[in-house]
Amino acid sequence: MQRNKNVQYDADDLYDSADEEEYGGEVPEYTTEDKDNFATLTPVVRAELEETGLSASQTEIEEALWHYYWDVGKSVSYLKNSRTPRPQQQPSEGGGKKGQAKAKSKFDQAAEKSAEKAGPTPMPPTSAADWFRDIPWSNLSPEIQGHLVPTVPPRPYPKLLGGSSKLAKLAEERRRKAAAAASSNEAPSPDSNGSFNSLDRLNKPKDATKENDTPASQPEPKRYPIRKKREPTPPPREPTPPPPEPEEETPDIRASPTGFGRTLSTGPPHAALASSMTLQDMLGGAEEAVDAFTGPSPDDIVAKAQAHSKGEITAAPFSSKPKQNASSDAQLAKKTEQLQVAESTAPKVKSKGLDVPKLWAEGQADRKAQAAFVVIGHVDHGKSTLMGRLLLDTGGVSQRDIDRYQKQASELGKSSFALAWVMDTGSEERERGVTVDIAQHHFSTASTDFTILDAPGHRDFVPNMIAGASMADLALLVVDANQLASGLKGQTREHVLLAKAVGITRIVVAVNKLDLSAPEPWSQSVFADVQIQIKSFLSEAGFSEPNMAIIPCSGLNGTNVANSPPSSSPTSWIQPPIHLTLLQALEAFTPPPPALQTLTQPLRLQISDVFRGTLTAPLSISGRLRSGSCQIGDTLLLLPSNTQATIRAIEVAAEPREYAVAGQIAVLHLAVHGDLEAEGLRAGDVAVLAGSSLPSSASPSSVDDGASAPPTVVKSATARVKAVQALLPMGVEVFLGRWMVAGEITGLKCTLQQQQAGDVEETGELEARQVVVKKKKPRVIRQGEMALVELGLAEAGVVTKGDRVVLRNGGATVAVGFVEAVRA
Ligand SMILES: Nc1nc2c(ncn2[C@@H]2O[C@H](COP(=O)(O)OP(=O)(O)OP(=O)(O)O)[C@@H](O)[C@H]2O)c(=O)[nH]1
Repeated sequence: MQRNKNVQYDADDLYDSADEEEYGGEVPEYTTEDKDNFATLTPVVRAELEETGLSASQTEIEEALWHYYWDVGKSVSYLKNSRTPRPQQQPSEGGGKKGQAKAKSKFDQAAEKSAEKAGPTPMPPTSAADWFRDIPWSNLSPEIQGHLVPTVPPRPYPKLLGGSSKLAKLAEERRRKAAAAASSNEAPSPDSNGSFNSLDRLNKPKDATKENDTPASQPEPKRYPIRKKREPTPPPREPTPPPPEPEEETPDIRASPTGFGRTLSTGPPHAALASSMTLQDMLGGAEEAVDAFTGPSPDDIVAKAQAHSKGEITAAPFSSKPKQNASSDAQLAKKTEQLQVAESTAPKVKSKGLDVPKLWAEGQADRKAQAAFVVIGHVDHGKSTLMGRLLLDTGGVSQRDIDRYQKQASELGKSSFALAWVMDTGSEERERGVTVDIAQHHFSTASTDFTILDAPGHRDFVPNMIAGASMADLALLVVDANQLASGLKGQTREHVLLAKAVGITRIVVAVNKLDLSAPEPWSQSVFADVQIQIKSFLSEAGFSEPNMAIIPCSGLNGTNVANSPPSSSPTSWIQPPIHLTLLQALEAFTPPPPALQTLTQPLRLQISDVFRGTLTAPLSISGRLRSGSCQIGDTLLLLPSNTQATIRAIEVAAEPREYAVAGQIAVLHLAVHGDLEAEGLRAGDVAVLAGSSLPSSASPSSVDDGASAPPTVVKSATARVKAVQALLPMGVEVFLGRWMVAGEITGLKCTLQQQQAGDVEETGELEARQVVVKKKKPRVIRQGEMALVELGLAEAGVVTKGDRVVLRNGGATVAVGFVEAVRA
């Protein structure tokens, strides 16, 4: 099981007092409920620790519980890990490889001896607050002093993608309380030196830092929000093995600089002390310092430089950024040059030069089928419980784990959620407030390797559902047999519509909770009723009958999930071949392996998650390969940031691999060329092979995708859509797979109709090849009509002909369709 950490950013990225508390600043105010939880769970954690011969203080246990949202298992695991001494690194002879201690040179030894004689050297300050304490701010005139102000991130992102909505709610609640408490606090008082803490001043909005005499003009917001440094995350319960060591590192056999050398190159020891440093010293000159805060951010400059050098990104319809002048042109040229230099510093990871399509074809006979399915459905219809059961019955999770969840859930009076907790406990530590999770779980049967993409049921998280569905081969819709009507009014309807909109054609429906049906449990007539309604609903949504399977089951009891029920009453009517088990239906709907032709196309992977990994793999991305293949050592071009990165390691279904191919969801551990921060990459960005052309995505039949289009970073497109609600020129949120961007319907080109009622069962009405213009330049597109619309995007991104698109407004889906054409 795996849950990828995402470092997506939203408004919560900004410094705020809530973050301070969340990340270990001040001691939080505990509510009565918190206190109750402490009282109940602390002894449990202590007992579990004592079982393994370890002990921890009350505070440590409380901190762990708080950190892990009352998750006893994780807290115990963390406390255990923090008490297990790490193996000491043995000094190696001769030094050489990374990870081994470097041999001390004679210079080093001499330097150490002289240092011992000279006594303790003044140490540079260790905390950021110390570094900034004595900055002579007053040396700069107030007009040019910089202020970091919280900004709204340029890309609007959903608050939380995926993960457990219950945990998310708890985190959200804490943040709200903390924010309320902070707003009632007074401004910080001067410290003992009579001055405000410099970090406080940096973080404060300008009107709050009166003694700085706020400059009149606001600095332009930074492209990316300021991120707060966090305490290191405690180790996860089941640490994943680090990816293989990169081969590019050559051993560093140089001696470290001697004390004398250090003195020559950095000046006397006191030069490192904050008290003797000026702002210029720290930020590299007054001019730079001023620019760093008042001009566009470095990211802005680089992005503009890229756009400038390509000459392809036109002004955004919503852009309010000032135009470039001559002097900034020079700056841009310089930054572009720097980018090129960065590219030349590319890390060298050896590629084995595998012929991946050939290898894939050769191994086909021995390989299991693969399928990724997204679990959709209305909130509380039993998705998590059913998935927990499926994982348990297929060996994806052990009975021991279930017993543990059962015990913990019972302690909180929620024993019926024990199976649902399987889905939550697979998660690694999340970076609260800014981290976005999409949960992936893996299990295998004799014939198929499955990936579960866990989509949240709540309507607030529909964007995540779109993201999950856009990576799936098929959908598993879970409906509560006793609550079908409410589901069809709610997320069941919207999820099905969206699954179809992102290109899913096969759907398995689990008619769940039949053990609770009325008038009697396992009522065959209740199932038959639901079956009829669901069939007609799915047909309306565009699913063909051979591509839907409707299965009676109970996730809680495990009836007809992985195993057929006993032939005795009351489930005697559920027998194959009329009724498959849920697992049999999923196996039957597994897609065929990708065609060799898809593998030989250029690579295209839309990034679904960006996350920081381990020390050896600091930046990783995950996503589904839409076409092509990649292998360790390949150089990727990441768009629209236009950065290059080399693949150091690959994981598919949590297993290390040498390559990944179209259709697979892979995690790629990257070595980025140059200086890309994780902030420079976003979920929704696209990775292609550097130097290759970009293929059209798996596109509907009407789209002529014969030729591979070059990578296009664009801000406008024409889309063929079906109106879910009446459409006018209006603001919309545009979803292109995982990428969500603010946009606008800038024009209504025409309405369309099928030329003749043909067989569109496979493709769906929207994708019909033969369409004619019904009305040009309509004023409005009515609900249910098909139309061509012009879209403007607030930001440039990779959009390709054939990409599926969903338009939403005010939290509701207003149109679905695909891209017909793009314009730079
Ligand atoms: N009797 C019965 N109860 C069930 C069944 N499946 C789930 N439940 C109960 O329904 C409640 C909700 O189940 P979840 O699995 O959390 O539902 P969900 O759809 O994942 O909910 P969200 O993740 O919040 O969208 C829990 O109390 C479950 O124990 C079932 O087959 N029979």
